Amino acid sequence: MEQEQQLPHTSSSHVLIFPLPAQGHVNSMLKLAELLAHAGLKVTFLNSHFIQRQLLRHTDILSRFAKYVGFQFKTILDGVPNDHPRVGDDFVRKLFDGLELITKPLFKEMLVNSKPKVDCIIGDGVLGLALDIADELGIPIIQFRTISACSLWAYFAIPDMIHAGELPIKGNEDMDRLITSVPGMEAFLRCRDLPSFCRASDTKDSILQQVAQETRKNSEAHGLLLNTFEDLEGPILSHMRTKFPKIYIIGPLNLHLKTRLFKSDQTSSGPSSNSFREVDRSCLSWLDKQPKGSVVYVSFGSVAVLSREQVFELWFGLVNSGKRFLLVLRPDNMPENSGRDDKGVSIPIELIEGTKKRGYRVSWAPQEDVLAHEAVGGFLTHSGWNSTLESVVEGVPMICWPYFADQQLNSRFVSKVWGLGLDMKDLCDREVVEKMVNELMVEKREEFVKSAAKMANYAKQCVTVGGSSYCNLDRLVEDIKLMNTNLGK
Ligand SMILES: O=c1ccn([C@@H]2O[C@H](COP(=O)(O)OP(=O)(O)O[C@H]3O[C@H](CO)[C@@H](O)[C@H](O)[C@H]3O)[C@@H](O)[C@H]2O)c(=O)[nH]1
Ligand SMILES: C[C@H]1CC[C@@H]2C(C(=O)O)=CO[C@@H](O)[C@@H]21
Repeated sequence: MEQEQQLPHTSSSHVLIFPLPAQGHVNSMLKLAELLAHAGLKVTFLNSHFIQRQLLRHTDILSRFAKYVGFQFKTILDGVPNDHPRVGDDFVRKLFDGLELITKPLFKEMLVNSKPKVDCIIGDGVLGLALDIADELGIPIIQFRTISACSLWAYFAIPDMIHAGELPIKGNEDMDRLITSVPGMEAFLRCRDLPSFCRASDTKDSILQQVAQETRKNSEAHGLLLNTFEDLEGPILSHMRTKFPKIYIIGPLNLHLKTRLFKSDQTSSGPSSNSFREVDRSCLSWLDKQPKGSVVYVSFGSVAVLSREQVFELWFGLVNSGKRFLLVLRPDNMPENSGRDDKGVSIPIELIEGTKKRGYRVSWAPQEDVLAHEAVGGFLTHSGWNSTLESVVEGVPMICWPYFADQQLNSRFVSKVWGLGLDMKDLCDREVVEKMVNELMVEKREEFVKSAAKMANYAKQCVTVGGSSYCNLDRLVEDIKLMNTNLGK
């Protein structure tokens, strides 16, 4: 049984954490919240009503955080209509509009009336509204970007790419053309690796403009927090430090949290899930029966929407590869599926039979436990940043099939820079999947496993006492303590 560390005295510094209301963002910001509460800060965590409802339904957040004195959840409207499925590209537009129109004034009112006063805001770096209101009220703000440093740096360079004429990407463009205006990536960044928003034919596209502007504004905050680590993204971070005055590199947060909370046993699965969906743990028993390193785990995160054709091509590729696989297909992964169960979908018989023979399918998996399971030998992922880091931490090589946003960058770095797997972007047919699964699991296995094990080891060192992320978190806590305006009240 692991021993929990003694909780330090609570400082009166009050920090309010406000994530973008989406799984990938709330997940890492809740981990940060627990680390700060564990360090003795008073934390208020602000969720949208929708997110809080899902977390209450599917996790133990209330009991988990009850042990931290001064910790509280608050909720706010996010302006997205109740009947919106909250997946896919359209969700992003609806969310940005709703937050600006509905949430922004409510957020200001909440801060003005807050007791105790908020000493510091940690806002999601893609949420410009938090920075605007913090500035208006004179509250220090640190921004947390939940994506990789490499993708953030490419977002930051969007105005430079436009200025240099490298954007927009034209209709008949060679997508393998090299992009030269992102410092540090000149030798390998192709058009197809840019954040998906850069594929807009008009550089005035509202999402492209919004992510570009919010990213530039990240450098105006008191500091920038990133869920990454020096050994993974050091060279890009050196470039970033020329533009961002104070960066706290504190990741990988999932491992950092385990290390700080469960000092004596870093392999324990540690803190519970932050899932908005019901987790199907039956796949762990199935994994228990599979040989070591034999299973490809397949998941596309919480937002990606695939066409039925894409799902079937991926699935056929897995079945045809002859390898064992664990496939996560959310009911809302395919738009045609919304609100229907399997009975309403006709799945080709070869897929049903092939899955019975060598596979297992769930709607939502306990992903961190799955990646830590010794039967898992590879991860076919959409390259969301949490998934990428979770795979890095467990030393599991990846096949990347990015869907949107930062994922296009992450997949390029996984394959070309870190040597941790293969990039399948823009290709989705069964032959490619079959070929890549075999490369990952057989032909290039040794090479990938070696690099992945090395990187996993670096990740461990960063979050142990004296490591770079460990020291940066301590520095962050001390800096927040100095922002205390409630002393003596
Ligand atoms: O069956 C599953 C599938 C996923 N997860 C978890 O869900 C999270 C998914 O996060 P991520 O991999 O980052 O993907 P998205 O949900 O797509 O996250 C959004 O947010 C990320 C952080 O900003 C971005 O990197 C992504 O591009 C963006 O789509 C991870 O922690 C997974 O462990 C599960 O627990 N079970
Ligand atoms: C809502 C999407 C637009 C950009 C966000 C993002 C980021 O740049 O921080 C990454 O992935 C998506 O969840 C966000």
